Amino acid sequence: MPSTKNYVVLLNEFAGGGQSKAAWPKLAQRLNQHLINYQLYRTEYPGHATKLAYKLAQEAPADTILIVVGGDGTLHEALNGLQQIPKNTIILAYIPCGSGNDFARGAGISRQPLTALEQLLKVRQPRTFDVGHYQEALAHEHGFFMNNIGIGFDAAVVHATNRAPSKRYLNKYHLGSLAYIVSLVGTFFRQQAFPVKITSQQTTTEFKRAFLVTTTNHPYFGGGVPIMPSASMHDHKLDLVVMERVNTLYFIFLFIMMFLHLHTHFKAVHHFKAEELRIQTASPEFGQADGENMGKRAFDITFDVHHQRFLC
Ligand SMILES: Nc1ncnc2c1ncn2[C@@H]1O[C@H](COP(=O)(O)OP(=O)(O)OP(=O)(O)O)[C@@H](O)[C@H]1O
Repeated sequence: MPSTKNYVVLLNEFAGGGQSKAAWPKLAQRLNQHLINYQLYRTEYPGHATKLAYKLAQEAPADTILIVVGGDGTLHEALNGLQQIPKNTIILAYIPCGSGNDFARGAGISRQPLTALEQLLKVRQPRTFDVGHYQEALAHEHGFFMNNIGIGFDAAVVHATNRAPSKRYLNKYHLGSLAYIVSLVGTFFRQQAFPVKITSQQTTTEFKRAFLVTTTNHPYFGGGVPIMPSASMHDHKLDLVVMERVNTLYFIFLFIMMFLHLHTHFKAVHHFKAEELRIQTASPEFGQADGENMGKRAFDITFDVHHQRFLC
């Protein structure tokens, strides 16, 4: 029996250095085997997924399932389109084909596209997921994120990685996460300590030597690094991690501790969890939202939690 649900596929063929493009024929075949009719949209330029998702949120029938095939960046764009319509009736779904695939890790979605599709087709009911919302007062902008917003080191790594020719090369061999590691080493020595003010639950804390300031919706960033293992997309709260600038050996030690989920026990790592958070920096620092570069600038950014229905 053909499915009576309304499906739309949003495909970014450029995600994962072409992994999406390679995976799509098999995904399409599987959808056909399941007698699923769908409308297919291919993204034609950066930012196109936001426009397409916004149009769908305005015009598509209620409970339309929007399957995003791409990486975290494509999902980020689609989410930002949907969330422009508060209480949109679209159900978002995701087949990871990117290089980092952090949302898939956080949400327990297989990183094998065909397996992810099979998982998806077994889900009967959508679930409501937390999504982060930010408002940046200095540049007067706002947006949404599924994964995290980073200021400082992680964002500088994203900036360096997106510019690195090695990303495309490594993606070709499904080694996208390695591209982050290559950039990480160089960026570590370039990124200076910077002062930051964090306001959480009416209390402001100042750090003079911040290095990494990441607000996250789930445990992972940077292609599988467990920045906050206890973060959850269902607790209606965001987690904020501030790591202070430390020497190289101590940083390597903390990085290893991160993989053992023990880094928050150390003095240089600070954790905040709240429904609302504010970060203020004075010096220009790199920012990243779900792996998308926000540029280098000072930030006065306030976070709260919104929601999106997901088939996951
Ligand atoms: N037709 C297109 N041409 C060029 N770039 C595009 C096109 N469509 C989308 N994009 C851009 O491709 C970029 C990369 O996509 P995406 O982030 O999904 O994959 P990725 O970077 O490989 O994966 P991840 O974010 O999981 O590491 C996005 O910033 C998006 O704006």
